[in-house]
Amino acid sequence: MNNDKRNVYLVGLMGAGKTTIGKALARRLAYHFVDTDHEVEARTGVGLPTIFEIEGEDGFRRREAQVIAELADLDAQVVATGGGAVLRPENRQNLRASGLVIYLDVPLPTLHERTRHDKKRPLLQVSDPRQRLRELHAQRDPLYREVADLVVSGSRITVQSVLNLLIKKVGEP
Ligand SMILES: Nc1ncnc2c1ncn2[C@@H]1O[C@H](COP(=O)(O)OP(=O)(O)O)[C@@H](O)[C@H]1O
Ligand SMILES: O=C(O)C1=C[C@@H](OP(=O)(O)O)[C@@H](O)[C@H](O)C1
Ligand SMILES: [Mg+2]
Repeated sequence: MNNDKRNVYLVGLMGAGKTTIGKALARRLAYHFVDTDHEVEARTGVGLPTIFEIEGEDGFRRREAQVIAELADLDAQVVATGGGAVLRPENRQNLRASGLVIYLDVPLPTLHERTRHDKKRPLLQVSDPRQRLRELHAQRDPLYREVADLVVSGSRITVQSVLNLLIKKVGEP
C-alpha cells in the first residue's frame, strides 16, 4: 500500500462488525490488529461502561482520540475504531492522513439484532435502542462517508468481500 495509507481503519455504527471483520482482516493481511475500545480499556483497567459512568462520554472520547492519534504514527495496523470515533474532526483528520478507511455500512435492523442483548455499549442502554440507532445513523452516516475510501454495504459483509475491494482499490498488499 502506498506510503500515506499505511494502516487500515474500519468505521461504522455499533454492531457493523468492525471488531469481528478487523481481526480476520488483520490475519489475512499479516497486519497487527488493534481495537481502540480494547486499547482504552487496557489503559484504564476498567470496562467502557465504567469509563462512561465516571467520566461521561466526553471523557471516553478524549481517551479514544489519544489512542487514535498514537496509532496514526504507526504502520501496518488494522484498526477497529469505536462507532463514534468519526465525531471528532481531529480523529477524521488522523484516519484520513494515515490509512485507508473502510465504512461497514450495515442496515439498521441487522445492527439492532446484533446489539440488542449487549450490555457493554452504554449508548444503547436506553428504552428504545432502535430509535437511538436511527438517530446515530442520521448523525454519523455522512461522517463515515466523508472519511471513507471504501464503502462496503450489506447485512452479510464477509472478510473476503472486504479484502477483494481493498485489493481492487490499492492492489495486492
Ligand atoms: N459480518 C458479520 N456477519 C454476522 N455477524 C457478525 C458480523 N460481524 C459481526 N457480527 C456479530 O455482530 C456482533 C457485533 O459485532 P462487532 O464486531 O462487535 O461490531 P462492532 O465492532 O462494529 O460494534 C457480534 O456478536 C458479532 O459476532
Ligand atoms: O458508537 C459509539 O459511540 C460507541 C461505539 C462502541 O464501539 P463499537 O462500535 O465497536 O460497538 C464504543 O466505542 C462505545 O460504546 C461508543
Ligand atoms: Mg467494536
